[in-house]
Amino acid sequence: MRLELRGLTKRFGPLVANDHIDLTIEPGEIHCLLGENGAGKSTLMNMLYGLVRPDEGEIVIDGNPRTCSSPREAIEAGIGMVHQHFMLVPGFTVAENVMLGRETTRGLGRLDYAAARARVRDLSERYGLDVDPDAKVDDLSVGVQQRVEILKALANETRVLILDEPTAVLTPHEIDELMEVMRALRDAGTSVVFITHKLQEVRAVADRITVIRRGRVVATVEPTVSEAELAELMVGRPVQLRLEKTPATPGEPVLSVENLRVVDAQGVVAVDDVSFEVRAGEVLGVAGVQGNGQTELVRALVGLADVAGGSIRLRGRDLVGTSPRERLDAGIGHIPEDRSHDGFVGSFSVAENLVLDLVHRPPFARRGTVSRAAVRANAERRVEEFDVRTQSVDTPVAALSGGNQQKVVLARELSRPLELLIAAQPTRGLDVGSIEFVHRRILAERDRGTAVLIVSTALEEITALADRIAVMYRGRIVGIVDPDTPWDQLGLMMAGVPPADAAGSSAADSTEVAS
Ligand SMILES: Nc1ncnc2c1ncn2[C@@H]1O[C@H](COP(=O)(O)OP(=O)(O)OP(=O)(O)O)[C@@H](O)[C@H]1O
Repeated sequence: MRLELRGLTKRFGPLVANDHIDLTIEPGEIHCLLGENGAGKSTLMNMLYGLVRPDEGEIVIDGNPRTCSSPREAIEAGIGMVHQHFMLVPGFTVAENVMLGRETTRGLGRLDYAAARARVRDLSERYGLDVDPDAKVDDLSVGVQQRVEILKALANETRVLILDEPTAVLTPHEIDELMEVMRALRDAGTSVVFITHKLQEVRAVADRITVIRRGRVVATVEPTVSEAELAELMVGRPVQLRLEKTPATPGEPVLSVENLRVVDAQGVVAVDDVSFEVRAGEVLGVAGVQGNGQTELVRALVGLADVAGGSIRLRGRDLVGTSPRERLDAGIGHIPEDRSHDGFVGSFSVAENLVLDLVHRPPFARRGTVSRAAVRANAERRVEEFDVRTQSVDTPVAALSGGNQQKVVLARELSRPLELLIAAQPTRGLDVGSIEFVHRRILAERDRGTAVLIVSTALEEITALADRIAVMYRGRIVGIVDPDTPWDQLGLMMAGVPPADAAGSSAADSTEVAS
């Protein structure tokens, strides 16, 4: 199927989110869409998928104009989309989810369970998806759940599959597997539109790359262009992709965690006897595959989860039993993993979200009265400083692009004096220019003497920022190592191998390679 977008334009009030976009997706190609936060990628894909109506322009499928006014129509036209948030029904099997996902009568419409199983097996084998039709989706890892979403689309006879930042939630190994699936789809004639912020992925898998900046196509290029060139095309200025980091000068311990135990809502021990310290002026990075207790660790540290045992001390003061508000008052900043749940209130304006819990204290309130002027002045300053792309400081945060929502949270948390900064996946969904900026800010915070705890599943982020790296596996800390530890050793530790053994076996591996 050949898909042409001609002059597609979308305005939100005075903002032109897509400005006469021309783009052709050829049959059987992997076409990467690249652009900084708020460039207009999601808006463009939402128009293609029938979620947003274009103001101007047309969509042409195999020579015939066809603009879809609902996802159902898009699916009927052969267009499928996998969103960042999965839409699977928990408690159901893969085959049941695929049956439920049928959205046209052309696909699995009237088929029974046995036929759905057979179809899942067939598609799964054909594209190397390796999914068991009878598995319950709750038992599957994030990477496999994503493949179920792809299966749902394929069962609807998708000819153009849109993947919106699919790798943001995957481990390095799962990313490699997803790339193989994309190649298998392409080789079978399906086109893939792949949205990502990770330039090395783009170069590894794309047949062609289209870069969008501020709502316009700036270039369509081959994957032979360098990462630096792609970054510059995206943001319109050179970007320093690898930060130079000066050594830390750690001071007194700020955070001391001893024998911490956290039991999750299902009664499973999520954090198991964890002890570590973070000193003033250093960054401790917590690495690990998603789901090994990092989320619960952070929630316990900031007071959002109960502690089943052990202690959490901030400069000697025990925090166990104190509220999130008391911890905020004690100088703990928190950049949460799930920003839309814990980080901002979507219906509140940018200005309100830039103060939230801080609004009742100086400089925003005096003697119990909130100064709207102070809230506004703060917002104008932060939006400028963090380059938040928003129509105004009064815009609800829900109307911002994903990356710009994240910048609002970062701007709030990094703009007050902190003893301890706890940042979980701080740059997830951010473009290269913004990552460079946020990493600089975090290191500046460290150099100001703040103790920093970074939790990230992205090893490049951990090694860029951390002065020491703690690796978590199944709720425990496997070891705490130097940031120059080779990645293969860190990878082994992330699979539960203690540092001494990991060092031994990776040394043995490299000797083998050398000989
Ligand atoms: N419903 C809406 N109302 C108002 N403005 C919107 C709406 N949806 C998107 N926008 C604006 O349109 C612009 C493009 O947003 P879009 O989500 O398409 O960007 P993106 O390239 O996908 O960004 P990101 O990489 O951060 O996800 C942004 O400035 C955003 O604030």
